[in-house]
Amino acid sequence: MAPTASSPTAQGLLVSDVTVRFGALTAVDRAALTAPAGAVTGLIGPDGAGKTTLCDVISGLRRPSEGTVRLAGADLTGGARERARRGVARTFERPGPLGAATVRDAVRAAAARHAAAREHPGRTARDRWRRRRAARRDAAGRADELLARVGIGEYARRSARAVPPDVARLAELARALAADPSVLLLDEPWTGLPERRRRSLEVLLRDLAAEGLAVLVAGQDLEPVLGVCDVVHVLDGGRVVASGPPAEIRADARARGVHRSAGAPEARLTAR
Ligand SMILES: Nc1ncnc2c1ncn2[C@@H]1O[C@H](COP(=O)(O)OP(=O)(O)OP(=O)(O)O)[C@@H](O)[C@H]1O
Repeated sequence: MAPTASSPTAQGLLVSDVTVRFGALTAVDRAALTAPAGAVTGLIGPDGAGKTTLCDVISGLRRPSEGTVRLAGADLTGGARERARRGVARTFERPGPLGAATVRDAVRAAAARHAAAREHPGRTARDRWRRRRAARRDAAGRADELLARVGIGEYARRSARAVPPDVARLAELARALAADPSVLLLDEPWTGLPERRRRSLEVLLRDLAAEGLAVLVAGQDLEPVLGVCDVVHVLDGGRVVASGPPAEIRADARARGVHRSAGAPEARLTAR
């Protein structure tokens, strides 16, 4: 059945026939998938399957050789900044430096940027100064709220350069959420997280979907992705070779083959 204008699929992300070539190598090969609003969608595949390249295309960091990306029925064009403005946020497989003195400052700066992009400028200089001051205060409160939400509130005052990698990863997620996105792309978000934080992240992703976000999670390991997603797409050699709910993907021979070729033990394909 075709999605109606207000259906979760129509409101979410639609990737159609995206191809990315690096010289002779086809890294992504006519990949097509949806990530509906209100759902957690998985993108799994072994090393080099094309997951990050596809995330780069969706977030505007890379132009595809062919294909389109649509959000809520409209073509997403332009670079990363334009797409961020349209509601696409992402985290990276290897988080970059937080680029601020403290963890709170890093998230606050992202929240302030978002508020400034949304705000209408004041008419007088005093008006503008007042608005900037209020925006700074709001952004600080928002930063604390988000740091608590991703589970690292106690690191707010710590130096952004001295936090452990798992905290830096979650701070990057808080920064992405500061933009109030409608689509959240997460590339290998579980890497380096201790068990307790992994479980909290799963709950958070489910909560974000329940609030209406389209969440797309890319990862090599089947289990965390299958455990949290409503629908999973399996990428191999740049192609989507299987799509379906976790139970189907566990049973799907192609997905099992991809998993085996990634060198992971088949025993991890256990019932949910
Ligand atoms: N800038 C680039 N130039 C040339 N080849 C690239 C470039 N980026 C990625 N590739 C190649 O494209 C293919 C897909 O890479 P990609 O990083 O998207 O895979 P992945 O599924 O994210 O893998 P991993 O899980 O290891 O990150 C790989 O063969 C990779 O070597």
